[in-house]
Amino acid sequence: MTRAAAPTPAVRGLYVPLVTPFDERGRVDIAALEHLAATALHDGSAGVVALGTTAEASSLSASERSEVVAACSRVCADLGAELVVGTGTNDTRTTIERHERLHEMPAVTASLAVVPYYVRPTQAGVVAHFRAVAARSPVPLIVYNVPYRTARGLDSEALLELAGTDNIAGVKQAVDGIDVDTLALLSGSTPWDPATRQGFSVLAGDDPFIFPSITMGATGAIAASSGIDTAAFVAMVQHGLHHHLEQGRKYAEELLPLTRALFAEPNPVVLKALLCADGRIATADVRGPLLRCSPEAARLARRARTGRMVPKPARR
Ligand SMILES: O=C(O)C1=N[C@H](C(=O)O)C[C@H](O)C1
Repeated sequence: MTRAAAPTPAVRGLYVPLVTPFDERGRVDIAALEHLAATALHDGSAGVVALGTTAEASSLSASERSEVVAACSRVCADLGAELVVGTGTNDTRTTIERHERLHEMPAVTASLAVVPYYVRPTQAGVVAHFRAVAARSPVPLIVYNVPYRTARGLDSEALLELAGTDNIAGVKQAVDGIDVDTLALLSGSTPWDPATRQGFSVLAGDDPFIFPSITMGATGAIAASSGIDTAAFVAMVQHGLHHHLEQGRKYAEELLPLTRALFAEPNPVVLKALLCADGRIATADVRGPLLRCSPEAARLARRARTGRMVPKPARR
């Protein structure tokens, strides 16, 4: 498969990474997944992410992964929305194979490809990895830079090199804050230009830093917390993109306790507990080595959520 000739799309707005719901027998609950995807899109997100870390992708079998992507493809095709699929793993050959298979799923608009973990390659090795994948992928890549999960990160120089690579649309920047590399990246990355249909999008990948990242030039976010109260996260992102600082800041401040509570235990265990309490998924079950959410973390998350003062935005 040679790379697509299609122009790189703008990656802009809020993308909701979906959990993978399990039923009482531990099987993937496809109906619940479709419902989660549809709700996230009706609530104003630009798209959804299947098979992210939030989806426990590393604990799904190959056939479960395909079922999940197929279900999300159906919903996104129906609603004309973007679908980003987590495809990354820690070896280049398998990552290329996974990307090539996306060809069978026309609703997929981009991949989310993590920096190879465990192997500890050099920065040059990581750049070469993404270039090799981008050259063979039928869809543009969003690089997932998350050093606290992968033990290897990309500095701004390496990311700007990737920004100039064909078929790389952006980066999900999750460096546990806004560091100087992120600021250098934001100031050096090419803004989206509708005339040339080119650009490189920096997406906030750390939930507490969505709004400050957008005010510094990020074009959106991929944030697990937005699986709860999606419309409020959409409002925050849209206010940021339209430079409505005061309104956006209100959402940012009021969503922060919820976001923090959702990450009190490894994602997505608290998120699943809230979704289950809302009746949106049948069980809060997660697969090992994750453990179900503790009652205390679930209680604190419910409390953080009800403390919100900003009115809920109307659903579109
Ligand atoms: O699945 C994702 O995409 C995300 N995963 C991160 C994580 O689990 O570390 C968090 C982020 O909000 C989105």
